[in-house]
Amino acid sequence: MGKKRVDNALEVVCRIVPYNGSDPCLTVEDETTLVAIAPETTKKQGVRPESRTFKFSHVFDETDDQRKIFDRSAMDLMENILQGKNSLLFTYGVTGGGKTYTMTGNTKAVGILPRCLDVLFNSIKNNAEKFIFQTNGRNGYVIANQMEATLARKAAERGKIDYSTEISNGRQVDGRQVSGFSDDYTGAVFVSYVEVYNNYVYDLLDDSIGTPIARDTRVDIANSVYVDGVSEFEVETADEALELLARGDQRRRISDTLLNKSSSRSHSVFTIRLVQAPFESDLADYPTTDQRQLVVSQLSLVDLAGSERAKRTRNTGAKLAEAGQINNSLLTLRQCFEKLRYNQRRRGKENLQVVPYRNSKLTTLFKNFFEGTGKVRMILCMNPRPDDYQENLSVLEFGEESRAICTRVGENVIANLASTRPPVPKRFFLRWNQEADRNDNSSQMSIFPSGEQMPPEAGDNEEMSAHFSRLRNWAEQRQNLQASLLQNMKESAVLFEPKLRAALCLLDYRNYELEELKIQKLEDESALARVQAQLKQANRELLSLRGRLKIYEEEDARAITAEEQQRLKNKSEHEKLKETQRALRKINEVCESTTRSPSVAQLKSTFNQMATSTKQIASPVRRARDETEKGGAGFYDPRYQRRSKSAPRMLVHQPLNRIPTGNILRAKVPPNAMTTTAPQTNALKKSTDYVLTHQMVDKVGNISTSIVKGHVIPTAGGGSAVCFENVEKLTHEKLTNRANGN
Ligand SMILES: Nc1ncnc2c1ncn2[C@@H]1O[C@H](COP(=O)(O)OP(=O)(O)OP(=O)(O)O)[C@@H](O)[C@H]1O
Repeated sequence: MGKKRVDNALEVVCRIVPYNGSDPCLTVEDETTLVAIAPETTKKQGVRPESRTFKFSHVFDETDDQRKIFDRSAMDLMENILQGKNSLLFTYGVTGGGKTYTMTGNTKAVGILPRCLDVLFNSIKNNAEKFIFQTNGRNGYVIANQMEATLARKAAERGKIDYSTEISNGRQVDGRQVSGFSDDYTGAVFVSYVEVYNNYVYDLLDDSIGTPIARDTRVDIANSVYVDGVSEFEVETADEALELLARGDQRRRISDTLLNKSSSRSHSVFTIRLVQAPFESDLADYPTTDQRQLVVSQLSLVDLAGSERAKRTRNTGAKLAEAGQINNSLLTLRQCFEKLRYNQRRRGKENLQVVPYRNSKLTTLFKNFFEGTGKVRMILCMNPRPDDYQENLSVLEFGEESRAICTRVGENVIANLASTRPPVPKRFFLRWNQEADRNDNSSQMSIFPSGEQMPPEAGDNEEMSAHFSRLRNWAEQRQNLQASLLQNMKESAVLFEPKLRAALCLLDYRNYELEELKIQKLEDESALARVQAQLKQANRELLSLRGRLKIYEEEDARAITAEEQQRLKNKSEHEKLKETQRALRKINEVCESTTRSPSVAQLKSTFNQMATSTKQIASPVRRARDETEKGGAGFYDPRYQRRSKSAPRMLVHQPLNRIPTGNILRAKVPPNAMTTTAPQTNALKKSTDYVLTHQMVDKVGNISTSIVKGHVIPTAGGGSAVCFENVEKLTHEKLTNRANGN
């Protein structure tokens, strides 16, 4: 295990609780910016600026879910703990800002703490059996030998308590894992849970006594602060740890306040410790008993009580004192941060200030983190309620100032033993060894043939008997030699077997890796071939799309040109039509303005005048004005002139061949009036007034002209109706008729 130091800024992220009310005092501008907007009530006092911008490492908005919060705020801390580094993560904010929700959550939306446990257990590869690592009661751990561990396990089996709660039933489980756990290490997880209430530390997992008693804080041999006698439980699964959390929560001080139904009245600290040690040897599945090789890393998850003002909670008595203590400890935290920042600015100079960690138990517990034994992360939990504006501001200011703090982090770094050990994963080795043992037992065979024939006895013949006796001696000597050789070989085998096994295992592992690589290569090749085929197909489609696009573009260009030409043509035809209409109107006027029929000379002069005026007048508006000035049009009344298209319009409905009535009976028609011989629904919809000219000629030639006036009103069915208001009538009688009649 090595130790190195790095500079590390305290990271602050911010989360906002969903809010459905009006006038929210906080809005997320972007991923790093939050804007606090003074609510209407504050603005009236005119004491604060209307809005303030705060920058953080990340700002989550109301739609960001628990998983995203965990990924951004805690996932990297899980890698840290596996690599032997410490971390502290705490939630800070106003009461009801979602601190407990963010930290713990519920079964449907699990918070940071259960996710940390899930990911941790998913990532530990070699889980040590229980009681191999044991607490020493002084904030440290020891590695027990096999016998002690077995005895402790047996004792625990007998007094096993069932802590099962509903927490593990149906909860969302995070199935992800992170890298960082070394193959050569085995590890165990311990958890503890304490609360800081009224500036005392209580052990939430100590159920040996009825009412929790306050625990002291002490400093261990490595100058780390710890809670004396705190209960630490070794857990083998995330659910086991969560059951302990639920058990502790039952003891935690939570009460109903005006601002939150279940408001945390204490600061809670849930600590997860990972204790690791390397395996004793390549062949062992037990950790070394060399205590110096132990690596302990921890993640402390702190759910702070909410900062609140007594005026708003309307607390009294014990609750008021409780709130006072909460605020005091939070104030001390702020003071510590201020001093740390001051000292940081004066780094290397004299007159550094004392950081008042000891003024509260909360800061005493965190001292080590701020002085360099871990990464510190703060999640600001905000509530955009307008009433929380002042408290939110104070929390945000604190959060922003805290970002400037740099902690010098000392890390327990797990040594990378890969270079000195055969890189065979422990699991592979153990499996291989079991297999080898089985084969070894089944293939026990003797190297030398047994029951060798000894030479026979010689009988009477002396010479023969001497010869056989020599032969027997030789045979005996040979047997002795074989026995001693066998013994030597067995001894050598015992001596060399581990090395041989390690070498063979490594060889097999290399072969296994090679096979894996071959399979991987085949899969990669087929994936590559698939991707290449897809690429070819995509290229073909791209080419064909490009071709089609070109055709569409050309068609489009043609259509635009044709449209433009049509527009110009329409325009010129429209102009011509207008000219014709003007000419007709003039003729009409000329006809009506004279009692006698116009002479050809008169008509000629009128048309000449008309042609000259058409050339001079460019715009219709100007033409209308000039006509008015000259009094040419006669029926034009400037009081009703409207340039706006949305101005009221009159629909003038006249017969196709209207008999001139001269100046006697004529409707007052504004210039934007529409004239029609057969009114259409659309024309009626665009009009507010309606004038109908109706003419009849009787048998004797009397002409009666009626001008019927009315308002156009929209109908419920979406159409229009005319509401007639008055009728003006004119009758032209032939004098001869009257004379005859009379
Ligand atoms: N992001 C969120 N989405 C949905 N509900 C939320 C969210 N955050 C908080 N809540 C809900 O808001 C309420 C208050 O949240 P919570 O108890 O976590 O606040 P707190 O900051 O811990 O308050 P206190 O300081 O009083 O303990 C709870 O009912 C919680 O379920």
